[in-house]
Amino acid sequence: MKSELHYFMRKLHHTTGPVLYWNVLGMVCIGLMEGIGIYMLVPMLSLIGIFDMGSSGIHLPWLSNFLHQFSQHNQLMLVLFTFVLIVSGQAWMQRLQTMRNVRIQQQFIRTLRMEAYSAILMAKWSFFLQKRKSDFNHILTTELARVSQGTSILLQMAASLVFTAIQIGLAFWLSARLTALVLVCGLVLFFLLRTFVKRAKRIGDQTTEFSQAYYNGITEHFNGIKDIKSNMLEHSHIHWFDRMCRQIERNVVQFSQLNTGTQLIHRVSAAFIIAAFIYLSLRVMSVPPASLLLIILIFSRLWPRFTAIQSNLEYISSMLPAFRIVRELQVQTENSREISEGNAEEPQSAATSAYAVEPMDFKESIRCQDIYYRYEGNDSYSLFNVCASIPAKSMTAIVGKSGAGKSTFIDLIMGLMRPESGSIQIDGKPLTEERLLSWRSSIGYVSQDPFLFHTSIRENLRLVDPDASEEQMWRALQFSASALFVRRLPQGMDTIIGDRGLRLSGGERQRLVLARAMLRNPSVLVLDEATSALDSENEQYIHEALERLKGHVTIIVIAHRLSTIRTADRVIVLEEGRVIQEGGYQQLSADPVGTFSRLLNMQAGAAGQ
Ligand SMILES: Nc1ncnc2c1ncn2[C@@H]1O[C@H](COP(=O)(O)OP(=O)(O)OP(=O)(O)O)[C@@H](O)[C@H]1O
Repeated sequence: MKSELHYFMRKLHHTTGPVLYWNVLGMVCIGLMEGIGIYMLVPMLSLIGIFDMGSSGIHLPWLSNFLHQFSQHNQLMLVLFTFVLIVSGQAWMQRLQTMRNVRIQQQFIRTLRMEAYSAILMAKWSFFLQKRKSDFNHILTTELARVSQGTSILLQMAASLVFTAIQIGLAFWLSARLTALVLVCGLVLFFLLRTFVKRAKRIGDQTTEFSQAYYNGITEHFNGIKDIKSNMLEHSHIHWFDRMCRQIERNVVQFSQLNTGTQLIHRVSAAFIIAAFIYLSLRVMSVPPASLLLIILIFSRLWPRFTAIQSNLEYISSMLPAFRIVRELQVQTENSREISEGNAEEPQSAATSAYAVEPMDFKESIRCQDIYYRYEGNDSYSLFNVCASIPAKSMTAIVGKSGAGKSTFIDLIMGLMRPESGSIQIDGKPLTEERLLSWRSSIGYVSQDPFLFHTSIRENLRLVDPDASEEQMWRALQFSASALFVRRLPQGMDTIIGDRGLRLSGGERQRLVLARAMLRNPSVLVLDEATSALDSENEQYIHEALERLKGHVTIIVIAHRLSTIRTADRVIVLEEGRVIQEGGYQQLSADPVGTFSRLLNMQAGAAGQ
């Protein structure tokens, strides 16, 4: 745990540089001025004869001589003016200090956010397969905010420690014996209350656990809202939500109880200690009233500092789990980086350089040799001794029953995952890490459930090419057979689509994503055909679009409906992770005992029913 705190403090130092030291220096100055301003008022008043502090007063002959040049009235004015000047200066510096703290904190949180977000995006695909997306939301929002708050409290505590050290020093100067006594009392109380700091950490663990469950829960519920509504599951979810909110509420109240509890103990102890001091001073040791005043002064300045340090320790302790979870994510993403080059401290720089990569010039073929692939945690192979070849500028269809390994095969070809053994060769050269991004930037991918952002069609298209002209965009829309329906939309290409915008049909979404993919001018187009039956008109549109591309672009289609691949140059049939047939459409369909003919017959039968 402490190592995480140490890590984030080092990171803070790395992020802010020398400003951090200026900050500490500022704290020292403020602490000094605060000490001088308040502590010196009574002794200064005694110096000009307003009080008689006896042996406890200030003994600075040069200051006395200087002040005594003036009349009694002017002496008072001078002392008070100096006091106002020092306190105002201190208040002004305090403000500068607070502003510097805010800047440091914000700069730090921005760095952490950028690093976490880009490290997540730069992680390889297999990393995402093992993670829940809502965990990322949770870490990037709640946990990072807690880390930022924790660091800010750490800085405050550093300030508090500096103030306290200065005040202890000043108090020692005024009276070493009394200060030592106050310090001993503070240390004893701190020792007695140390279990509260540990309890704060346990409450913090629960805070992380509950907020994670809350995020995961609500994300899942809203993703599955249609199932919830249609199966009338609202009440059970409302019940879950209520239970979750109560747990979160109890957790916050528990921490508050703990924190206010230790503060209460501190305050009550302060009352007891000061009462005991006064009693002992007056009745047992007969201390003069001026010294008594000094005791109260020292105590009233030092004790609240001890209370604040105890409170800060509890807060930091409760935030340690957030430090841990953010650090864990950093380590995981560092270990799962897709490309190992680049500066480890700045994943965003790697992201920028990756973006600038040139697409690969693909001319001949993609060859897969003896590929084995197994998902993490699975004992059985999803792809087993796969050998296949995909010629350039042709149309290849991947077919097979559900779970046969089609998507796994495509993900390996796109370089999203690496085979456990075997190799993928592009134009005769292995697909190595160095060629990976260049290869992927030459691919256009249209998924089964195409994703469009909640923004205008124009913005969605420009995502892949920010400089695309109107003409280029309309050409891509025309090509994907979307131009007609886009023209009919209320605001044409400016119509907002996606989550809260206009809902498009599955087929329209897929055609728009096809247009977006084509704007990149890909050498390879990968289309994961939607499993849900699109209307035959849409199927025809997509089919025509692909026909137009044939001979210019390498097309790989995961085909669920075999009627769409009649014109495919090559068909690869997968079954239980193995390639069991490979050849031209006509050739495979002519083989009466082959799996492909069986699949064809099954679909023809289903269509006829
Ligand atoms: N993320 C994963 N983790 C573990 N196993 C997986 C994962 N994804 C797929 N599998 C397994 O790998 C095998 C092949 O799955 P894959 O998704 O490639 O099949 P598919 O032919 O594309 O199926 P479908 O047509 O239904 O999409 C299946 O047995 C599946 O259970």
